[in-house]
This record gives sequence, structure tokens and C-alpha cells, in this order.
Amino acid sequence: MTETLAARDAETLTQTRHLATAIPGPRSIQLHEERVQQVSSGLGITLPVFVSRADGGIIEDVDGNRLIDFASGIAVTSLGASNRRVAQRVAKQLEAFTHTCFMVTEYESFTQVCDWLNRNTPGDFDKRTALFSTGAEAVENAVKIARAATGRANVLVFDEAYHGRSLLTMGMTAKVNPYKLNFGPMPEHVIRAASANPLRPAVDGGVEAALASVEATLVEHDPASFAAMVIEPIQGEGGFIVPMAGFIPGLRQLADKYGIVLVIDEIQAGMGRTGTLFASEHEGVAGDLILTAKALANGVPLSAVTGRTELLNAPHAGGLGGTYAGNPLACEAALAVFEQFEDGSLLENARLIERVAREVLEPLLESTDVVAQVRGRGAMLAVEFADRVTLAPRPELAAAVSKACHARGVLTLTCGTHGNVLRLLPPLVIGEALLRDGLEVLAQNIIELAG
Ligand SMILES: Cc1ncc(COP(=O)(O)O)c(CNCCCC(=O)O)c1O
Repeated sequence: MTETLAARDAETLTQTRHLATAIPGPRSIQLHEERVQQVSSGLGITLPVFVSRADGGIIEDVDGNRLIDFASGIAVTSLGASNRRVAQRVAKQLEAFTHTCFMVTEYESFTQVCDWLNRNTPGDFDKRTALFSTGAEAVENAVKIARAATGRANVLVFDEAYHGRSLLTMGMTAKVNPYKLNFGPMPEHVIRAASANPLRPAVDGGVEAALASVEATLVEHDPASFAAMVIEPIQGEGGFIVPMAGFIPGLRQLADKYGIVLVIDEIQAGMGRTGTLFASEHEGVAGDLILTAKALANGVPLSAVTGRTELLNAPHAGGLGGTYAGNPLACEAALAVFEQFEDGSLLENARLIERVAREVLEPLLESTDVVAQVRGRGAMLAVEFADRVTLAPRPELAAAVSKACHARGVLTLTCGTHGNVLRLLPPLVIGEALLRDGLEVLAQNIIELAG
């Protein structure tokens, strides 16, 4: 791990875990009580602490506690939450202008972000990019683009998928609770196929059977009716599921066979998180469209649809847009992110994070009978809690271990269709000592609670 990298970007914040109070501390408790009186209870909360500062691998709360950040704001602040280069470029832009709306007048940084994505995303073909603000907007617009390009309506999605909380993306997301419950009818023309979860295969027979099941779903609904198929290279909210080897290349073949736009949703797995710039590189596949957001601008809202020029240019002029789409502050943040990927050290850090995490966590597969799998790629890793024999999910263990980590100053998240997956999303700039400290706390809690 490049300690100097973490040190460079986090000089303002001591990179060690420190507990000044119980978690949450008294000031956070007081502020949370005020929040409850002002904020919709529909917004969930993982750990009710109020942040005062954050950078590198540390989040400092208003009570002076320093927590190890294994969340990165849900795979967003890969370069640390107050990365100096990002802050410098955004501050300079702030003094020039915050917003003019790219549908009204233009600014160069928008084009520069599109140029970088066009050059660096997988696929040796001519590309264009459209910028938006949130991941869900990118997914929604990818569907619009695919429909405009093909004249078709249907969208194929997969079990355990997550694509957002807007009406269309809610419908594309698999899990009902909490994402769709009580929110009325879901959109039409969204058809779900079985995914290829190696631990919990929907069909027997490996990847060939999984792909045959997908093709059967296409045939059942007429393959010529599908505009797009949308897949995450690692299913994030669904449980950090790395699909069976060969599954995504097989989807590429099916998309080509039936003239369907292959959309690869890299909103959580992309931007260096898995140890390559884009997660689909591990699969040797180029989507016709690739979606990015989250870490794209390291916390300033920005998302993108990048892909084949003939697709991006299919919508009529004015058919795509949004008031804040490609906001100049976000574009400057993204350009600062791109600069920091140039020397390859961030990708090397992601690969080292995986090595260290596997070194600490994989022994638990032998020492407990409820850690069913340690999985993932790069700095996108997960522990699935389930009975090793029956695979019965153990969500209560995932919740208890995560809660115990919080109490000891390590911020972890859970996920998964069954809520039984504890996921690790450390910033790519985290130092090795801090990473190891957080992993040891996690391992100790697993042994104490699940051993
Ligand atoms: C693959 C993938 N596609 C799309 C999205 C949606 O991105 P937005 O920026 O949250 O709209 C995500 C967002 N994932 C975190 C959701 C957190 C929550 O809302 O509970 C994703 O992971």
C-alpha cells in the first residue's frame, strides 16, 4: 500500500482510528434528535453520527471520534472525501461560475470529461458521451437512447440487480423491500431474467445453463422486442456478486445475436474500484453503452452514458438533458479524478486492498461455519453470512457484525437480496495500517459473534 499516497491526500486528518466517546457520541445523538424533527423518516440511516471532517480512510464525527471508512459514501469518495486536487479545481470553478446549464450555453470541461470517457472506456469503436447528475438518470437515459436507436421497447434486467430509485430504475431493481414497497405499479416493458450467482445459481448446469435461461427469457418475449439488456459487472446492492465466469461474455454474444444494446452499469463497480479502470475489463467485454457515476467525480454529483456514437446520436436534438446535467463543478471534480488515475497507483492500491483483505478474511471460511463466502474484486469485497451447508442466509449475523464494527469505530455497510452480506468499500487512498486495523476489528467481531 502506498502510505505516501494516503498521507499526501489526508495530511489534514490523522489517519488513525480514535474513540473519544461511545458511537454515536452525545453531540451526534442530540443532532440526530433534531434531524428526526425536520427530516422525512423515509430516508434511512446506517450509522447516526454527524460528520465534521473526512479524508483518506477516516471520517471524523462531531464528538471527535475518528472512524475507519469502509463505505466511501457507498463507493463514491475513492480518492478521500476532501481530496485536495478535487477541492482545488472545484474551488477555482466556484469563483468563475457554479452553473449555466449545458443546454443553454457550453463550457469546455463538459467536453473534456466526455473526451476522457470516450478514450478510456472499453471498446475500440467511435464513442460519444452524455453527462447527467445521478446514477439513476444515467440508467434512465441509457434506456431512452437504446429505445431511440432500436425502435424497440423491452428492457432485460436480472435477478439481484440494482439500478436506482426513480420509477423506471425502481422497476429495473430486483429487491422489493426497501426499494419498491408501497410505491405503486412498476413500469411496463421491464423483463427479468435469472442472474448467474455462483453461490446461489438459479438453474443447475453452470454458466451455459444460466445463459440458456437468459436466452429462453428473450425468446419467450420475442428477442426482437428488446431494446437493451442491462447488467452490473459486479452486482452491488444485490450482494457484491461476481457473476459466473463467462456469463457477461455470453450476454455480449446474445446481444449481438439479437441486435440488443448491451448496457453495462458500472456506477458502483467502475472508476478503478475493482483494480482496473472499468470492471468490465475483467470480463474482456465492451458494452455498447457503459454507465458511470458515484466515484466519477468523487462526491460531486455526476453521471455519464458513454458508448457507440450511432447510439448516442440516435435521440433527436433536445431529447436528452437535465438542468444540472454535467454541472461545471462536477466536471472539474471529474477532471481532477482522471488526473490522479494517470500514474496507476490507485489501481495498484485497489489490487493491494484485495490482497490484504483476503489475507485477513479468508481464514474465517475455515474457522466459522457461517461465513459462506469472501468475494469480490479489488476494493469491492464482501463477506456473505449463511449456513455453510444449507446456505440459509444469516442476515441477523451480518447486521450484528456490522453494528459491532460501528461501535468500535469501523464504518461498514451491509447489502444483498437477503441482507446477509457485509461489504467493504474503502477509499482507494486508504493506508495499509488503517486498512489492516479495520479488517482486524471486523475479523474479531466475526469470530466473537459468528465463530
Ligand atoms: C449499480 C448501480 N446503478 C445505479 C445506481 C443508482 O445511482 P444513484 O446515484 O443512487 O441514482 C446505483 C446506486 N447504488 C447505491 C444506492 C444507495 C441507495 O439509494 O440506497 C448502483 O449501485
